[in-house]
Amino acid sequence: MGTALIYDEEMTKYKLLWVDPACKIETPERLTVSYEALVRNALAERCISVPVREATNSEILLVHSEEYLEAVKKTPYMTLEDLKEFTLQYGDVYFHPNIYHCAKLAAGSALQLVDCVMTERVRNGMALVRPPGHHSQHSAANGFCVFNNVAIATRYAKQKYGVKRVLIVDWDIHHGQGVQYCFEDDPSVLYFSWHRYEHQTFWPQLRESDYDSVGKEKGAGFNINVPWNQVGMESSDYLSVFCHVLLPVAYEFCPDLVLVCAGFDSAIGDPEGKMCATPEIFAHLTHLLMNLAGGKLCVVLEGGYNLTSLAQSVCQTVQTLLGDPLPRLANLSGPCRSALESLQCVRSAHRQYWSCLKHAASLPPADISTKRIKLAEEEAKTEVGEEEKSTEEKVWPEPPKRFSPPVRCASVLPDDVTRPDGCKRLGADQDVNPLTASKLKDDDCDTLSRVITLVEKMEQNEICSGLALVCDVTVAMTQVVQHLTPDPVNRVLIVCVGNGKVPSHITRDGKTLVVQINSEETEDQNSKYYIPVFLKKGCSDTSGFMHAVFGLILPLGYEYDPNLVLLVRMPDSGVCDAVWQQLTGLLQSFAKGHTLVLMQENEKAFVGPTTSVLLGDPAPPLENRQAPNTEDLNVVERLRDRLQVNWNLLQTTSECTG
Ligand SMILES: NCCCNCCCCCC(O)(O)C(F)(F)F
Ligand SMILES: [Zn+2]
Repeated sequence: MGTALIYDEEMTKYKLLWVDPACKIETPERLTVSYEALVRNALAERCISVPVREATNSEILLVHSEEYLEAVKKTPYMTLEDLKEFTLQYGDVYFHPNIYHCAKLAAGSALQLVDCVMTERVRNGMALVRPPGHHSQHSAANGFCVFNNVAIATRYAKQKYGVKRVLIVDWDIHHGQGVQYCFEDDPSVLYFSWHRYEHQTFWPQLRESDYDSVGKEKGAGFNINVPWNQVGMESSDYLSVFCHVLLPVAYEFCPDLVLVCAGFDSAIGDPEGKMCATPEIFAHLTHLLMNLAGGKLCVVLEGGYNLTSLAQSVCQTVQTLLGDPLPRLANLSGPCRSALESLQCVRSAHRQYWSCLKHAASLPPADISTKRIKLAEEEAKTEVGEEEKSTEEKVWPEPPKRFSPPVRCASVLPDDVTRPDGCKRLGADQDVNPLTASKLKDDDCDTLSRVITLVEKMEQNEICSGLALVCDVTVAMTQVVQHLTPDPVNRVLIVCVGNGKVPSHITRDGKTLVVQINSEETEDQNSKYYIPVFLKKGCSDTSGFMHAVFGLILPLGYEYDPNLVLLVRMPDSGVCDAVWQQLTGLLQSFAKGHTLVLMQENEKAFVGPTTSVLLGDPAPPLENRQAPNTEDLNVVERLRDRLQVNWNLLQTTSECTG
């Protein structure tokens, strides 16, 4: 199934007709540069073009009041003076004779996207729209927004398709208060937003945008606000929040549909956000959401005002929706202190609602609140100065080209195992280069030499990922590590699922990081590069396993930044199919998707499910909703406490930073 792209140049046909410094950044060019970049990068042609349509009255009334709709309906016939007058009743927004038409198209585009995802005409998709939506409210336009596109799409999906649980991820740098007001008492809609806040001194300066707005009544716990109290946040800060807040909760929530309020003013160079995360980050944020809801993902444009980073970020997002390998994120530095404070506050505020957070640290020391008040006073004083300070032009490298290797997935299988379609069999000897064959001394040497050849072709980017059935995974793992070209930049992340002895020499050179999830306590080889994760109930405990994936494996993987990932399924691991597929999918975040899966010969039943994920299909949703086993949560938390000295992305509290 493909990726939908919804865009129509009609939505460029409105603009600001008078002087208003607050609104001048919201221009038609935002849409044209985004679409033209998709065309220029040959991404638009790979998408399924879905036409826009106008949202109907009844669809708009799913969220907005009749009075408001009737008022907006009059704007096409207003004079310039009337439009200015009409605008005055709302904040930071402008009207235009054609904006009502465009607002109906923007909302209708989101509905078209929901339709083609829910009817499985496409797997996922993106709608390039303006005006944006996440600030508009029941009876008010606000912050460039007229109708709340994503809120309408959410209500529409529930009404028309009986969707039970919707996750809304708002990565725009402004708080989508309109969405929060819409669903704050609704436990069927989980709204997650991060936003520049600076202790309530940044627009829209709402008290209810802080981390302690967790939702109301039955909706308590289903509203997650992550306030950024400083500018300059980077990719590390964003990934920390995804790994330690959003993903664990999202997987526990188990949504049937995921909608993204995709604002790109959270990218580097944006005059509003003043953050420092490069456009590649959106490739990863998108990918990390793609294994939820069976891949049903609808991305709807919100903000984004630096035309260069906006266009690059839109391309990064669409290219990931299309299934292309992700770019590596270079030298992640770990979250800054302010981000850790926000992270700790959010986790503690939601500890009582989500079993994955029940071990979260308590609220940070009291001085945080007094500091907040002092800071807010200072900020208020410098507010004027802030505006005058010249915004130094940010520069960043163009995101690298993400081309797909000619072979997406290759396999080394015993002759009697059928090769899954789409997966190329690595031929017998003709493919093997004689040099490696001779070096191998092992009864399984034919298979092993083909595995080595497979790895060599991955290193040469001829093959993206691979899967091999071998007679002994430990031997195969050791051979692969030994045969990697001794290139100093070669770093291998090895994820071992299940019990079994991992040869200790394998981790000595520091060029190999091993994380082993098992159910037996191994002697505590406390080397930085061998991390045993002991789960009492072993790999069969879905919640504990996924807790280790989000809390340990993903942060470690991002910080380690390997150029190859070995996913090893130890004999009798007991890991269930769906969890195995989720892990396979998530590990493609690293090494540009160069994942080699090693399994024992007798596990041929897992060849199909594993290959489908390596080929880019979404992993099926995890049905589990039971709380994780307490001891296992403790284990992961204790392990994280111990390791975070060496691995910054494991941090979740601000105490530990010096
Ligand atoms: N210095 C100019 C102050 C502008 N203050 C209003 C900001 C509105 C942000 C709108 C948005 O980006 O959140 C949306 F996604 F809705 F478009
Ligand atoms: Zn925004």
